[in-house]
Amino acid sequence: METFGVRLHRATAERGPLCVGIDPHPSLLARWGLSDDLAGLTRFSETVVAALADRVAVVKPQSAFFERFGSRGVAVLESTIRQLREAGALVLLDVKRGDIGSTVAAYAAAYLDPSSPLAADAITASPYLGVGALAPMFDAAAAHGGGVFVLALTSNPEGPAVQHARGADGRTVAQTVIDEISQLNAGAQPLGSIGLVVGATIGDTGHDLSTVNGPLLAPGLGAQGGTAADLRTVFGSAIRSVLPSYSREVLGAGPEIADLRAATARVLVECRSALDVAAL
Ligand SMILES: O=c1ccn([C@@H]2O[C@H](COP(=O)(O)O)[C@@H](O)[C@H]2O)c(=O)[nH]1
Repeated sequence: METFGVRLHRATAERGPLCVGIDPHPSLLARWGLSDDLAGLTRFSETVVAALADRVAVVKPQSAFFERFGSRGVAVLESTIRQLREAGALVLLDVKRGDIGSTVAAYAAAYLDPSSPLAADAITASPYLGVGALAPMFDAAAAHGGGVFVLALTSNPEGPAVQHARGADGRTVAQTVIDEISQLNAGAQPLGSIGLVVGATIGDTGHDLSTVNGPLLAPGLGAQGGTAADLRTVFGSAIRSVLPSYSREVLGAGPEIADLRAATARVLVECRSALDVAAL
């Protein structure tokens, strides 16, 4: 079975290094002339799928915006994930789950076991009950060719108060996460299947990302103020592992399919330039 790292490497080589989020904010539904209800959610999601699923490497539905409509919203999420995967996009489900290990095993079954209706290619995970507590997710990812992106240095201004705090050995919480994930990916070719989330907004924090050997999801671009040019400052020598991620910057161009595609093409050009993919 191919690993997620292999599948991601091929997808970004073929379609470009880009992740686009599906975040059906109430304000975006209104801007698209859609109602803030299940019908609007369904139309919004189907439009993004039609516009982008056959051309973007990774699509990242934000689970919260589907969950707010209850079980019927989750059914739309299931359908959206299925449609995206059928069209060839890798689906990174942004759920940021984390708990004690026995409960993490249930999350892993829900999101990474192919027999689940919510099965995605990869998920986001929170390490604040300890990276080790996420082991059932890492095991499920290995068993099924899936991926896990663990929060390390998030894009929001509240993140550093927790993530820059130092433990008894002098390392920051974030560096501890980085180091533990680096061990999990050691030796993987062309890159491992356990990624990190590192915001494009954080500037140069002095953290060493060079050892991760896994994908580095970079949200915070566009609506949160991060620019493609900031990626070099944030990621330094790890720039080649970066997967830039945009939601509102692209979605705000809708609802016309041509406009969504044009916005996606524009940010992809900026990202290619920043990542210097042509030189690889
Ligand atoms: O550190 C993080 C981790 C996750 N996110 C998520 O990414 C998108 C960003 O949306 P934009 O519209 O591009 O700002 C959203 O789903 C967040 O929950 C993040 O922003 N930062």
